[in-house]
Amino acid sequence: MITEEKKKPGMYESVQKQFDRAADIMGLDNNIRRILSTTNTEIIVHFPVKMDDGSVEIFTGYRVQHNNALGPYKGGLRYHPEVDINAAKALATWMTWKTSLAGLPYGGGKGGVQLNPKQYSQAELERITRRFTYALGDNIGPEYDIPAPDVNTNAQMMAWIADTYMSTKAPSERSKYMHVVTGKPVGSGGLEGRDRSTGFGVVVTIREWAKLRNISLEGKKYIVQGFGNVGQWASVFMKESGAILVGVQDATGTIYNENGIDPEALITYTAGNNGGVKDFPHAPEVDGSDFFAFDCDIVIPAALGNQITEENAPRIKAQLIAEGANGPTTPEADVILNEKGIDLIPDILCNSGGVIGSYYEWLQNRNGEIWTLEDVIGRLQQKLEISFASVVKVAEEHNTDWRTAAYIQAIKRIELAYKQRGVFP
Ligand SMILES: NC(=O)C1=CN([C@@H]2O[C@H](COP(=O)(O)OP(=O)(O)OC[C@H]3O[C@@H](n4cnc5c(N)ncnc54)[C@H](O)[C@@H]3O)[C@@H](O)[C@H]2O)C=CC1
Ligand SMILES: O=C(O)CCC(=O)C(=O)O
Repeated sequence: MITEEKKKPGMYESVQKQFDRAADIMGLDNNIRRILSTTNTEIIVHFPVKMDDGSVEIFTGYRVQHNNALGPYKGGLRYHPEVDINAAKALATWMTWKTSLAGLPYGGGKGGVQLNPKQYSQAELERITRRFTYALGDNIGPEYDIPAPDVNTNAQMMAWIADTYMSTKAPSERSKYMHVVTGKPVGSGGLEGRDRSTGFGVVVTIREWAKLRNISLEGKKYIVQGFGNVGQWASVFMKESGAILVGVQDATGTIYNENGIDPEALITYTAGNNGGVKDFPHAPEVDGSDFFAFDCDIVIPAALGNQITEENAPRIKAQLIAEGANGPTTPEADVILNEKGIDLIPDILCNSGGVIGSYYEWLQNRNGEIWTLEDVIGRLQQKLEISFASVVKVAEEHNTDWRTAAYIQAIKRIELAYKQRGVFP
């Protein structure tokens, strides 16, 4: 099991350092720099929920809206004991860069509730989600701030959010509010393919990397940290590319098999009673304290932030780190990885397939359309290939790493919007 985010350097520090580096290199206008170094709104709500045993528990929920220069705030909701205002600020800020880099008409927001979902029944989670939505009130909205799934939240919860939010509106108006949240089940306005869009996007960027480096993914060994929505779907698409999954770490344990672990068999296993990779019969459990140093070609962190640090980065043997998670690598580790010549596809590019899928769901609801899986996958792939190429180009132009290039590209779009509108006195 990996150590908790809270005990590590803050993710907000990391995202600000990454931003500062890009702002310095691109010579960002100082006023725009000040605006983008600050969040627009930070919402903390405390709300009571009745538990199954009749007692009442008070929960704390967060929604941070970082910037909306390009459009409504967009980003997920996380249910985790480590969710706090700083985590929400960092994750919201990453969303601003991610949506801008992807060329979407969105800004960045993120939030969640501080809780361990494993401690609650499904009925309690439903009441928590509905009460949280009610507490947020019109701080969210289909043209204002649009949540989506993140760690420990899923399509079912998004359906409860949509239902609760819509129920606060006049009956004749309700259907206009379906796009208040994305990542819903397909039967409730959700998009075919949103479930796999983040993991698929991770693999599209890995394929683009392989093309760029003239490498075949056939037989390449990779490890995944986090085997939830992102880790599972990334593994499914890596298998399609011929790559071999050799190690997986999640909240329950770490497994390794140099001859390969079948992603589909592992998904079936984790969906069962176990809920995690521990005791998977086809791969022995191993000591995961130096997980990232396992023998492999590609590392896909797809769990929490601040996992690749200055302590473990020197021992990484892989050629590529593809950041499925948000903020898995600290700025100090970035320096080490660059020195070692390890390629890194940054989170705001690598996992942007999720929010791009959400954008398609939002458009589908807003325009009264039904998109097919083929539409979604095809458009997603095309968009990600364009983003990847733009990051490589900017990196060459500025002679910098891909993370900084991705930031420069993202910030440029927002800078232009501010300059064109003339917000300065
Ligand atoms: N779901 C989405 O569409 C997107 C998710 N992301 C990011 O991807 C990452 C994973 O998100 P999801 O797959 O959606 O979450 P999830 O809740 O489906 O899965 C999370 C995985 O991380 C593991 N994990 C959680 N705490 C852990 C711990 N203390 N030690 C070891 N493993 C732990 C869990 O066991 C689980 O396998 C997060 O960083 C999230 O912000 C990024 C873009 C979009
Ligand atoms: O789908 C979305 O709107 C956002 C997903 C998300 O939270 C993320 O990209 O980190």
